[in-house]
Amino acid sequence: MQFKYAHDMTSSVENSPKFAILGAGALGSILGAHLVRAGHSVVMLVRERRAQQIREGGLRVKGLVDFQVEVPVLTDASQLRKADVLVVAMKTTGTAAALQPLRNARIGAAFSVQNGVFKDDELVDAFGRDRVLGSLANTSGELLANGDALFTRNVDLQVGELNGGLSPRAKEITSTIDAAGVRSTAVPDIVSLEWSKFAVWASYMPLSVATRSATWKYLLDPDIAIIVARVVREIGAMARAQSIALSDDSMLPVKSMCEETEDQAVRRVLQAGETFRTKAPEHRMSSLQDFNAGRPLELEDTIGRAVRKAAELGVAIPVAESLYRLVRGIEKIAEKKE
Ligand SMILES: NC(=O)C1=CN([C@@H]2O[C@H](COP(=O)(O)OP(=O)(O)OC[C@H]3O[C@@H](n4cnc5c(N)ncnc54)[C@H](OP(=O)(O)O)[C@@H]3O)[C@@H](O)[C@H]2O)C=CC1
Ligand SMILES: CC(C)(CO)C(=O)C(=O)O
Repeated sequence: MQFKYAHDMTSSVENSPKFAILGAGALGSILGAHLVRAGHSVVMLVRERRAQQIREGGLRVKGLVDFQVEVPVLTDASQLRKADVLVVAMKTTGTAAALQPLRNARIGAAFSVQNGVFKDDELVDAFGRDRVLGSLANTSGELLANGDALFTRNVDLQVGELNGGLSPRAKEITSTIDAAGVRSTAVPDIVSLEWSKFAVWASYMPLSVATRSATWKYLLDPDIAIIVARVVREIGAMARAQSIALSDDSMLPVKSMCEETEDQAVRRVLQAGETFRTKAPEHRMSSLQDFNAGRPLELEDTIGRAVRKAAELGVAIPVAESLYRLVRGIEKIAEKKE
């Protein structure tokens, strides 16, 4: 379906949307489409290939929902004059460079749904700490080759203040997103939740690539479950070294796993594996989707940075570091084959 008019923007109204979304991959498309459907002004900041797809077919979301909307795109981000909210939803690779042309735009508030804990620093560097919120997406999707965004899990997109506490702006942003159909909540402890999710990501991500399997399969394997438990506890130690509290309200009960014995922590991983097997048997980490599609992995900006940070903090993370090196090697070998 070809929409009636071209979407590249010149008018000042269209350059000043309520939501500007950087990256129209799985999560960016899911969010953008829902917000447009709910009547909000949205602009997708994209590169040319995706711009072409969106100009021709709009944003199409399938899976948990099935609808299509038209949305303006901007391929030159420096044309954005202002936006109430900037959502960063591109992969972590190249984010600092992608934020560069947005530095002069008037951004009310910015947050990133990217994985990892170092993404907030990049936003703070670009826009100043006051305008940055923390966030994490316990939301899953996959951008298919035909441009459709497959929406597979709608659990919670959390947003909160980096300094803690529940602010009116976090409540307003999340209630807008939630009312549009993507479950979202304002949380008072986003930094704790980001580190807790990162403790999980630092194990699930490399293991998804090493095993190339659906998430439940490696979580339910008793040997691999021990690796997951050890990584979670190592990243937990990093958080503790920075006086960051951990939370059980994550994809694994990270706080408890760091406090109890290793055997108990392993049992938690096996339980999570069982839940994935029954509730989401097809679930594959976004990292595995990337690897299978030959896209770069978000390894350096997430686990690579953690390895360097751990050295700075004097915290030993040998299992996480070994997985990081394994996946770095796997990625290099895969690149050489092509
Ligand atoms: N997918 C998921 O289920 C989840 C993902 N996340 C995290 O969310 C983030 C986004 O992931 P996901 O939605 O899967 O990503 P996708 O791989 O589906 O899409 C990323 C998009 O970003 C675009 N992009 C890359 N660089 C730029 C740039 N400079 N300017 C504009 N667009 C750019 C890519 O465009 P192009 O087509 O031009 O390459 C691509 O369309 C990641 O950090 C991921 O770890 C978190 C939770 C769940
Ligand atoms: C939350 C989860 C596990 C969703 O798939 C994710 O972060 C990812 O796949 O990268």
